Amino acid sequence: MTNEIILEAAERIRQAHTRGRPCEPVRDILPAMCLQTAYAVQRVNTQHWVEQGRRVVGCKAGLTSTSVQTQLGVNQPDFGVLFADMFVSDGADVAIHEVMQPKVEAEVALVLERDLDMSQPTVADVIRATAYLLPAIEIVGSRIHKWDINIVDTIADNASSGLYVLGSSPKKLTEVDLRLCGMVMERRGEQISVGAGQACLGNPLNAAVWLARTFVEQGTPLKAGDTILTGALGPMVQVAPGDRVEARISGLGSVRVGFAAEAY
Ligand SMILES: C[C@H](O)CC(=O)C(=O)O
Repeated sequence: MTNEIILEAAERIRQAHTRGRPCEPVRDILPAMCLQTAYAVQRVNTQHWVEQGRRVVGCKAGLTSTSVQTQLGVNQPDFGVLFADMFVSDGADVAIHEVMQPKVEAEVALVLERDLDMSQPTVADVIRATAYLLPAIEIVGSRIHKWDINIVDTIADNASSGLYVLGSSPKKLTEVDLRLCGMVMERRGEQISVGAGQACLGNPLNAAVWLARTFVEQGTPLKAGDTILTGALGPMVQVAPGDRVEARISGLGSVRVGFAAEAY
């Protein structure tokens, strides 16, 4: 029975994605507040997309800051996977319809040069494995109608992932204090989100350690070359056609993206 429900929830989300039309929440058919089942739904769809030829290139943490947790009425972090086709170049325009109900958030991205396959990776392991850092804008979206989500819905929906933009000027961990770095995000030149590294579980490195441990525990350790999005440093903000968004993170530089009405 549970397996059938998992498959049904996975199919509902997949169809919403494929048809470009949001669906009803899946929490109605899944066991209440059962994160394990929600991740099982996520895994079914990850496997489906991999079989369809999509390539997993890393992972994202979500809900790591209290500002986003408050916006969505949840109280714990979650994670999803990143596919190569979700990557957007710095400064590019994306068609607004590529992500359902899009919102932007500014984050720190880590790119690994070593596998994190030891048991219980520590912050020392994460630091040693990190090749460089980049500023990032994550364009989150929900395949659930009107973002009517709880933690089960967003986990099942691959942590409400959409696309992600990476800055193009890598920095070393030794050059930046990730706890103290400030973040400002602007839309059409107007400030829309402000935050700091500390807002992300005390330090984006803590989010990376949590992800590294979680992926080891589930038997799919993070690998050299993987990109890790560590989670928003400030509130997420809705975007509309014509918007241009720039996020600046002190020590890391800037990253930009535009939203066009038409498909590119
Ligand atoms: C709903 C999203 O998972 C939020 C997110 O990506 C973040 O908080 O970061």
